[in-house]
Amino acid sequence: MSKTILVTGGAGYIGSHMVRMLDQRGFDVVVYDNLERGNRDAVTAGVLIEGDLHDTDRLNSVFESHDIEAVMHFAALAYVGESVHEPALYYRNNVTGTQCLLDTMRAHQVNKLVFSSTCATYGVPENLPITEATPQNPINPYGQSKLMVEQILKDYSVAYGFRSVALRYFNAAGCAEDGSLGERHDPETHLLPLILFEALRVQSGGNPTDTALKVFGNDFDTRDGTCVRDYIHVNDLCSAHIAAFERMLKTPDLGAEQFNLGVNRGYTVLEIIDACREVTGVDFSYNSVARRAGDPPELVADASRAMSELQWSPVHADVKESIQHAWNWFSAHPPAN
Ligand SMILES: NC(=O)c1ccc[n+]([C@@H]2O[C@H](COP(=O)([O-])OP(=O)(O)OC[C@H]3O[C@@H](n4cnc5c(N)ncnc54)[C@H](O)[C@@H]3O)[C@@H](O)[C@H]2O)c1
Ligand SMILES: O=c1ccn([C@@H]2O[C@H](COP(=O)(O)OP(=O)(O)O[C@H]3O[C@H](CO)[C@@H](O)[C@H](O)[C@H]3O)[C@@H](O)[C@H]2O)c(=O)[nH]1
Repeated sequence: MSKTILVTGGAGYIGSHMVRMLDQRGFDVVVYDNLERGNRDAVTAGVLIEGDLHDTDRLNSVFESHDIEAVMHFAALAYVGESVHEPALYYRNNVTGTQCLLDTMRAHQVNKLVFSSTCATYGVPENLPITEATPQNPINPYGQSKLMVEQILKDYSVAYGFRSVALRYFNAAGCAEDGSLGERHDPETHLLPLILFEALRVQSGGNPTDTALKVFGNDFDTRDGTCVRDYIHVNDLCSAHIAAFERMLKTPDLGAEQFNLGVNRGYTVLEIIDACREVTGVDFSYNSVARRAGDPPELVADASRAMSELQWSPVHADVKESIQHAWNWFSAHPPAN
């Protein structure tokens, strides 16, 4: 049997770690990425095909020339803040683009997909920690676009026997342990890299009072007024994808499933800043500014269903490990100013 996995978005942050793990576990990998937000040199294994999800001719040729067993679909636009200002971009890329992929898969009788969904589909959750039964009411177009795809996957499973696992990640963090593969976004908007950029700036002689680091909102109803998130190591996300793929092989008739992926523990923005100060040994500063549009106050996973059904558990559950690995990467690859 072919073990070729098509990884869309495999030149991006999480996708590139996935490609490496698949290769290490003996899979053949084909990467499909338009490189608009990814990096060619982040693809360290497999074949890279440059193309857009909307380019169905190109997608068709990928399925014609490779014996694809399943697709791991990471390709998406993924900035909460941007999605509030550019919803058209998000619905077109994340929903229409995904439908192009799904219909090309159907045309080639490939019916197994692991989908990168998100806890942003829950909006401001009705209960904490968040289980898969928590109602999904996204408060930004990004989360809405991912929820729409989850619905498409459910409908495709009923109508076409399409098998899928939607993994609702909480906040991805960390890098390859040895710092050899990391996170490169331009512009970078994620909290952890921005904190580490500030630590690097101060470490290299920058004045701590000229801080570029902003904390968005200090008046949320949380233990210190800043947002709470559940940070999960990127390689723990990747190992869950392999578990999801294996589950689809073993139980082809299960339809469309959904699992939360987190470590069941939340940290405030200020707690993450303190943890970064401790790991880096750098005493840097920050400015408190207004809330960012579209940010729910608190998102913490109950990932027990993934733990039992996928027989998966995070091995880097302590956020300081993620920070240390990211620090290894960013220290060796400081941002260009
Ligand atoms: N980073 C997180 O914390 C997080 C949390 C939850 C879910 N997710 C989801 O995980 C996935 C990966 O996130 P990431 O942080 O690695 O993002 P990323 O931006 O680093 O990677 C996305 C990749 O997809 C590619 N891409 C985007 N649109 C494309 C298109 N139309 N055609 C071809 N390629 C396209 C980009 O070039 C990029 O390489 C996304 O679907 C995101 O929504 C991420
Ligand atoms: O300069 C910054 C950047 C972020 N934050 C805060 O830090 C938290 C985390 O923000 P960020 O790192 O931007 O991640 P999210 O907005 O939570 O979004 C990420 O995590 C989501 C799941 O929660 C995914 O779906 C998205 O793709 C991914 O970008 C939020 O409370 C932000 O308000 C700041 O205070 N200052």
